[in-house]
Amino acid sequence: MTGQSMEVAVQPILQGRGITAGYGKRRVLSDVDIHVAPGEVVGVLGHNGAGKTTLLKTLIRMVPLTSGEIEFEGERVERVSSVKMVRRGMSITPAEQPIFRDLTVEQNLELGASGVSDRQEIRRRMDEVVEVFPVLGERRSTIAGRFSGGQQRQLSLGIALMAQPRIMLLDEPSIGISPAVVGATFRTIRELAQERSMSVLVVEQNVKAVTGIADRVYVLRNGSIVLEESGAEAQQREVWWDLF
Ligand SMILES: Nc1ncnc2c1ncn2[C@@H]1O[C@H](COP(=O)(O)OP(=O)(O)OP(=O)(O)O)[C@@H](O)[C@H]1O
Repeated sequence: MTGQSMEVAVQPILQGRGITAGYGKRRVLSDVDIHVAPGEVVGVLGHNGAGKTTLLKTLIRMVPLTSGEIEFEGERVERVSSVKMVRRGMSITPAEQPIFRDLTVEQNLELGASGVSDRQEIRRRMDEVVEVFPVLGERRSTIAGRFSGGQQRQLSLGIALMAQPRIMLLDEPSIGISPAVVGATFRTIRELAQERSMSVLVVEQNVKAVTGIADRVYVLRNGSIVLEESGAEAQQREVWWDLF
């Protein structure tokens, strides 16, 4: 890593040390150190194929580790299943729309809280989500497949929020949505993190969108972290291509 590793001021909610991982014999991540503090928004930037999605999937235990350690809320989780990681408070929103296209908006949101049996609690969470994304309330009976790309993206974030995660892992939330909606979506992500002390780890190629909201960013190149800096420093950086 070329940049100085920034000091970990508070106990991170999520920390990976020396993460080396991949698919079978194909190594994708090499010795990755990464941490996210409670309430922090952290961006991971990098080109196609840099290993961003693999990093998120490794952190939520969908991709096996070859070596390294992962701690979630102070506990080692290398051997914990992804289902249990979700129950413990981690959510992942993949780049491909993780919605049920044949179900209504409301039914999709309910599935986000599938571990909750109390109907009143589900209703309360839905009211909160609808406050954040009004279109989901206005069109709650719409079949999700009829939503536009940007609306589907809002729905996928809404589904993730229904589980009330303590950390959201977001895979390229800007993909397929118009620049104006990208801005609004990223501002919403920032507000949610602040209001709920929720952490966010967002991987993106859209440098501007991420540096606009992130407390800290990493750059991932060929499966290795090559830079870590504050969001403020990243915003000042004019040239990125030489880092990628
Ligand atoms: N299931 C898989 N099996 C084998 N190799 C894979 C698999 N998924 C991804 N890879 C490889 O791992 C590397 C990193 O892929 P990954 O999807 O993590 O990159 P990325 O940075 O998220 O890219 P993008 O921005 O294009 O989504 C690529 O070379 C890819 O071909």
